[in-house]
Amino acid sequence: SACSSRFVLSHMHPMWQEPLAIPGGDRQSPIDIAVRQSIFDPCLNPLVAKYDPRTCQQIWNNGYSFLVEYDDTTDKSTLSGGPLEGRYRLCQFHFHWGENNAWGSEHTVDHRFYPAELHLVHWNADRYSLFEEAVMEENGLAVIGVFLKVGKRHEGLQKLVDALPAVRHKDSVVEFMKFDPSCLLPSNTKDYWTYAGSLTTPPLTEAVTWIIMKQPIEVSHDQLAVFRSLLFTSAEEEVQKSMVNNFRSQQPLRGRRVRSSFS
Ligand SMILES: COc1ccc(C[C@H]2SC(=O)NC2=O)c(OC)c1
Ligand SMILES: [Zn+2]
Repeated sequence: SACSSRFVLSHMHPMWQEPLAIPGGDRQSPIDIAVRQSIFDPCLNPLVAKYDPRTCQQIWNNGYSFLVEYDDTTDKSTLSGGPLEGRYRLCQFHFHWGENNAWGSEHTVDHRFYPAELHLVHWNADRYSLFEEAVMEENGLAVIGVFLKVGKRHEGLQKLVDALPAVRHKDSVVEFMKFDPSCLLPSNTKDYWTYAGSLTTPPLTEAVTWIIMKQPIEVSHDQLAVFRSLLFTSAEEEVQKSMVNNFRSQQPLRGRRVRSSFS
């Protein structure tokens, strides 16, 4: 789908050396969520995620993470409600993780890392006709962040984990069908934090309404270990690099308020 074909990233991962010029730069992501500084907003609505598993298309290792891509040419898989105006189409989801269980998430809660973080990426199809447009516009994107913690095995995730060896190297793609990403949402989707931020990789555009779920999902140690078996490098490269620590450093809040949907 278009949403990831433009996911053009520098071929190495020097993106961890932050690019110098950042667009605007006063609403960058990720951030630390200081729980006691967040503001309860009773006007925040419940999230409405309606995903059709038949829109699932493929898994792709883009040299930065692995993306599960969805057909976003119709309104079959959408997110609305919460802090959002209108309907946002699901285009892909991906993860960020560490080399061990001590860190790996992009956002932190009271400075505490989780071992990994899921991002479900949606774009505002009411206002834009292409993902590429939405990426450049304020309120163009909505990303749901779900923290992963180590615990019991996640049965829904296992189907995805089993497919990862087929996309071990950068630029590998494998067909992946009928995956319902709702199974990766926590049982409680009523409690979330939301704030105005950005993409966490280049082009770092300040187009994202972030919706971070309070309740993490549990995955097993072994399932996370398979994430770490992926490679940043393509099959041709002589030096193989493990795909780990693919998270951006924390960014200044610059006076932004984080709202909570719960008191
Ligand atoms: C050119 O368009 C892009 C480029 C990069 C990403 C991925 C970033 S943004 C996020 O939340 N996590 C990430 O790794 C993207 O996703 C919407 C869209
Ligand atoms: Zn992400």
